[in-house]
Amino acid sequence: MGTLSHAISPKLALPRRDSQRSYHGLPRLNSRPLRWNANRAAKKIRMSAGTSKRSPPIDFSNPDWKSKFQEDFETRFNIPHITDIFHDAVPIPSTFCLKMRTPVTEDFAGGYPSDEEWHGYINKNDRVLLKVIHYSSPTSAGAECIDPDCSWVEQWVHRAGPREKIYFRPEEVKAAIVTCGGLCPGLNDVIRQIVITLEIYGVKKIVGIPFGYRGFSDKELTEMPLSRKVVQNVHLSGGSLLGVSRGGPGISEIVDSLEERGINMLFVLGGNGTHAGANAIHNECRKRRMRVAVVGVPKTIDNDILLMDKTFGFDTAVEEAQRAINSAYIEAHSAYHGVGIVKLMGRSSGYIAMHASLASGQIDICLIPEVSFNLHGPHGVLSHLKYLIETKGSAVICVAEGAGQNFLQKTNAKDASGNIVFGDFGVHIQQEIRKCFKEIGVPVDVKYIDPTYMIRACRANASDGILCTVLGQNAVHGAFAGYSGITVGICNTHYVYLPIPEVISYPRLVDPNSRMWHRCLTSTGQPDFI
Ligand SMILES: Nc1ncnc2c1ncn2[C@@H]1O[C@H](COP(=O)(O)OP(=O)(O)OP(=O)(O)O)[C@@H](O)[C@H]1O
Ligand SMILES: O=P(O)(O)OC[C@H]1O[C@](O)(CO)[C@@H](O)[C@@H]1O
Ligand SMILES: [Mg+2]
Repeated sequence: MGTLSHAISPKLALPRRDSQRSYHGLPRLNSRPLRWNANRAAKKIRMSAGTSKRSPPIDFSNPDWKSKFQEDFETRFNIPHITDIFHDAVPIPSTFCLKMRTPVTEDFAGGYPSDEEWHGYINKNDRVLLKVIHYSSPTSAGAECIDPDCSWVEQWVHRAGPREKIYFRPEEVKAAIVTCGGLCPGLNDVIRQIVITLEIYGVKKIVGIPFGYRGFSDKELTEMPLSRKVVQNVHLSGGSLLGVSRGGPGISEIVDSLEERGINMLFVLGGNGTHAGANAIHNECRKRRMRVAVVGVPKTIDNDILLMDKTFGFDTAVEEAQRAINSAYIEAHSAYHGVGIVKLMGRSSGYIAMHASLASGQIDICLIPEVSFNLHGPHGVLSHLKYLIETKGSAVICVAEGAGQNFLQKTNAKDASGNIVFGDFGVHIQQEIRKCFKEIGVPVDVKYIDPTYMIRACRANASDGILCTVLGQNAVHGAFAGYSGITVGICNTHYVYLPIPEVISYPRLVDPNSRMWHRCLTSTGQPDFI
């Protein structure tokens, strides 16, 4: 039996990060002005709404290209439904209604409760607009264009929420929740909402799978029965009630386990890797003609899932990072020629570092994996640092975990899930600063703060708490509506269902041409380090 990492389909393989790449087909900040070319256009099509092998190249000379693009888009963003396999599946009226605000304690012997007055359902044809800016030129900051004229092409995705008809009878449901990957603030909030919502539908058999996908194969680990009573206060602390892990069994072993346990609703909380696993589980269940709904809830402080405004836990991580940045600032500011360095998580995406720098207003230099830089030389980071020490007397640097890896020796070390383990660039830059200032005979007092796990082991803040609540509830609504192989998200402040492959075809990265990165540069005042 292969490991999960071996089970990845080529389509879902996450590409190597390449900080030189422009993720919208536009030049990097420091490159020459853009000139349109067909290759860029083709790349842009892929990048504007998630890469997919299913997207054929577009022939812009065809007057119908727009409608063809939209047709293709609709196919790609179609959300798999139980009736795709079980054509004769018959829905029943939803048991989620206003009369069901408390957990069901009795069987449905007398029939399903209904509420004629309840009109809070989402029509299955409701859609949310994925892109809301009409860029008039490909040179506009952050532009995501499809054709050379940046034509307006509407891209609609499925609106999330409770449906009037459901495809699972609550008394026949055994639901399981599993949390995989690293920790993230809000995991417990999502678990709690899933359990509470399942109970409102009338589900009685709800279990937690301990320690990620490993819990499906490790015979020492037993399912954790879940109920409103068990989860009532779990959101008050960080971590995961169920535990997390990386690595684990192969997909067929997991699906065997689902069959043995009689699980027909699986809620999977995790990042890119976990979602690749969830999609493979969904496909295997279909292959075996199992009536199972597999629904993901994207979890990552790195905010590296495509197409979403943000993922839960990100806000909290950024907020928690403020404490580290402020400490670094105080230390640097109070020392003679003080330099504070803060390293923040973000394996391939610099979102935490960028947002934490923006929020704090105390960062002079922000280094992220998506934007390459020199350390040495007249335009390098060290030269600017020297200028800051001369003019301000102190400086604070924020580095993302994945930044500057090209300066470090490659170890080829991988974690249990196959993710590359990075070297510590924070330590490296600290040493380089000391060395450089010693050479030029300028005293410098460097303090390095690495709050790593502190920013993700904490409890969710209020805004993440709300996001978790909505996502958890929508995950349950999606499963009952008969969808599988989907994940939940927030797009332009509205809640949506997306097919898993579209959100994980590559990790979402900070666009160096985006307004947000430009705002960060404006705020720090840092130059281009090239
Ligand atoms: N391509 C894949 N196909 C199937 N399963 C995978 C794949 N990649 C990772 N997994 C499994 O998903 C689980 C979590 O993966 P991983 O450790 O990469 O975390 P993640 O979900 O990406 O979250 P994080 O943001 O914390 O990294 C692991 O059990 C791993 O074996
Ligand atoms: O030490 P662990 O648990 O593998 O987690 C570290 C990783 O988790 C992440 O925060 C993703 O969740 C990455 O930024 C980081 O590299
Ligand atoms: Mg991952």
